[in-house]
Amino acid sequence: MSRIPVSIVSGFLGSGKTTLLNRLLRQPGMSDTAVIVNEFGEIGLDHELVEAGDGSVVLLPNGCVCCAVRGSFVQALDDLHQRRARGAVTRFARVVVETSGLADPGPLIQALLAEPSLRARYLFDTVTATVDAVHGAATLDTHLEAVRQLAVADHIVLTKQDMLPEDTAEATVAELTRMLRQVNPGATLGTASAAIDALVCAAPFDPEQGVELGRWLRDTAYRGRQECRHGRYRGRVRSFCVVREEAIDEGALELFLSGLCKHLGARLLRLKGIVRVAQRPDRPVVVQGVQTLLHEPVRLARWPGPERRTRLVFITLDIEQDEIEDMLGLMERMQARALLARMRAGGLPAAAA
Ligand SMILES: Nc1nc2c(ncn2[C@@H]2O[C@H](COP(=O)(O)OP(=O)(O)OP(=O)(O)O)[C@@H](O)[C@H]2O)c(=O)[nH]1
Repeated sequence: MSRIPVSIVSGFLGSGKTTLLNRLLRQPGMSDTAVIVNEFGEIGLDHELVEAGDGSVVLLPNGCVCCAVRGSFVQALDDLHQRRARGAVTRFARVVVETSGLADPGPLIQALLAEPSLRARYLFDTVTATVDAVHGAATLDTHLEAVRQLAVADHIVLTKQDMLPEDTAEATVAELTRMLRQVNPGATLGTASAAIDALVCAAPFDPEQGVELGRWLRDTAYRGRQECRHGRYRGRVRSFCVVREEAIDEGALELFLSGLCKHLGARLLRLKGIVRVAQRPDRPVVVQGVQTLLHEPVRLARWPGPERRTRLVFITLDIEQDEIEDMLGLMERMQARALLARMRAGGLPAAAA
């Protein structure tokens, strides 16, 4: 059975998530959608605001997903799948999760990438983040949650543009766009209609199959170092792409990825990439991660396009590109030394080193 795509709609408090979700669910192609609403606080309202339409939308009552409790999210998706299998709910073909405005979507993404029960049944698809054109800049200036939401987004929707004063609207949108691009250069940025089209029409992102890898990675948008130049996160949030012509030793890659988790942790806002591995240069490895968790690297059957270089895109907090490059270089040297030592001790044929 093919895996069911799960998309996340995130965005700061009042930025228009529920409005977007309702519009999304009204599209003809979305009638087979299950919805999970992550409510903040004891008494949730959002699930009542999401329109159930013709009844084909499944709502999990009472805020059964809590951003702080990854376990309950896993449980909710597991239960939903079982109910689907029993025929207790409509046979949905996709899931959309609306996070609370104060939630960091990172733990939900981690669960989708790493929990074995979810990985078997669901496919982590896209994150859409709503940003309010009126308050977005001020929110990003002051709230790390908003920065984290933005960093993991594949699509950014600029809401409430109609509420901007006519004479300054264009300049405000241009300034906000610059700011958003400094944090996340790879995400598509547009109106609700564009994001809805992308969600309804596009095939799910499946880096494990190498499907549409360019659309998923968008590494060209990361060329040239970029950093946030506004507010509290000025000079602290950076995005960049590490490119390597030479293949990377598999052992060094493993050391590098575990080093990233261990040393960078929550400062690693987002990592995606494709790696040319020395041991199998014809079969690249896809890596991705959010904060402390990196998805187990997945080896593709072949390169998805003509470009055969390693490309790793990063969005980081308080980490410079040079630190990452140094760490990778160090792991490569360590691995080379270890291989050499084993070779000298007679443990490896010379060709392996
Ligand atoms: N004028 C205008 N109002 C909007 C737009 N998007 C959302 N709103 C309004 O903004 C308010 C908040 O929108 P919601 O969709 O509830 O926002 P939310 O992000 O789900 O809010 P929380 O769940 O409380 O974080 C509602 O009154 C919406 O009608 C927009 O593009 N233009």
